[in-house]
Amino acid sequence: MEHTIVKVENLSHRYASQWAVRDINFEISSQGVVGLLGSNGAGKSTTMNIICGVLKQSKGEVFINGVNLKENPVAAKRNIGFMPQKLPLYLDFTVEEYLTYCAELRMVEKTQVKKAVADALERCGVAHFRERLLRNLSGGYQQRVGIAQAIVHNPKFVVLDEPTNGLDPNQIVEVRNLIKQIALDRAVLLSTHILTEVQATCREIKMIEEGQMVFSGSLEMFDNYIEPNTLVVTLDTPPVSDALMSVEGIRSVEQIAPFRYRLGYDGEKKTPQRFAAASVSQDWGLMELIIEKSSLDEVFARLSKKNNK
Ligand SMILES: Nc1ncnc2c1ncn2[C@@H]1O[C@H](COP(=O)(O)OP(=O)(O)OP(=O)(O)O)[C@@H](O)[C@H]1O
Repeated sequence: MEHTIVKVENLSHRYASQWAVRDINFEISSQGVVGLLGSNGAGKSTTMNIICGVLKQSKGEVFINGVNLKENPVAAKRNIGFMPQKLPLYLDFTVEEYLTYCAELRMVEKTQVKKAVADALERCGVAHFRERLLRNLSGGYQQRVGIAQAIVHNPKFVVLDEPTNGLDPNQIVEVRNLIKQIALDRAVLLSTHILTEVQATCREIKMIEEGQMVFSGSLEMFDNYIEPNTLVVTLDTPPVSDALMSVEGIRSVEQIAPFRYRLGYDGEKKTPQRFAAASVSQDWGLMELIIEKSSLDEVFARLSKKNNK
């Protein structure tokens, strides 16, 4: 059963005199990928560094699996895995030596290290490269090892900072699949600038702007954040525009192709249904009716205060 694995309460952080994060509250549940979005300088890294225990917050509390990170950092960190943007790889180590070193750093019990390393190698699809030097792996495989070091101690919560940065399209698909797979039995917080990545991997989104949380909800809610209130219809035997306007709730008509129209409407749920009924009763030959959605980029721009200035 799902439960809360990360709880952030009234989190604020100040560098010298400037507040980078102001009064952020959120929870993350125990499974699935949560996307952390925000423009440059929004406060994502600051937030991630605090919830990974790398940076101590000025105010507020972070609980990992119920353990207060500030008060019990060692116990809380047993359940945190972190893959920073710049991978902390020692290039002269073999994959297996490196993961063994990471397991020891993460205080995996001595008798369990071998098994923990074998599991991480297997899960991240790098077992066949266990004896290869890290410097001789491709970018995609180095990224897999980066993910393996984040899960080697089997934490309940993993933070990945821009994990597909610099990869080629095939490697991107593979790493995204791996992320989805490791999120089947743990929570993953994924920071990215790439909105298609969010669409491909995340079920929930948190967006930070100017240090404050401006959105927290499902991918679907994010998708529907701006209702463009337009329909696109294809009519085989269209009437004159005035007739289309006569349907209650239709506010504008724009012809975009010979049989295709974009109709502005009042946003009422019933209006598209009313339009479909009118098309049938008046024999306009309705072939297609699409309620248009905003793109993720438009939603991002709307939520980003900077872009609205
Ligand atoms: N060590 C620091 N000292 C002073 N100010 C900092 C420091 N680190 C970050 N800041 C400032 O805090 C704010 C938030 O920065 P942060 O790095 O958390 O944003 P970000 O969303 O991760 O941005 P990016 O996507 O560019 O990495 C910015 O205004 C940044 O300039």
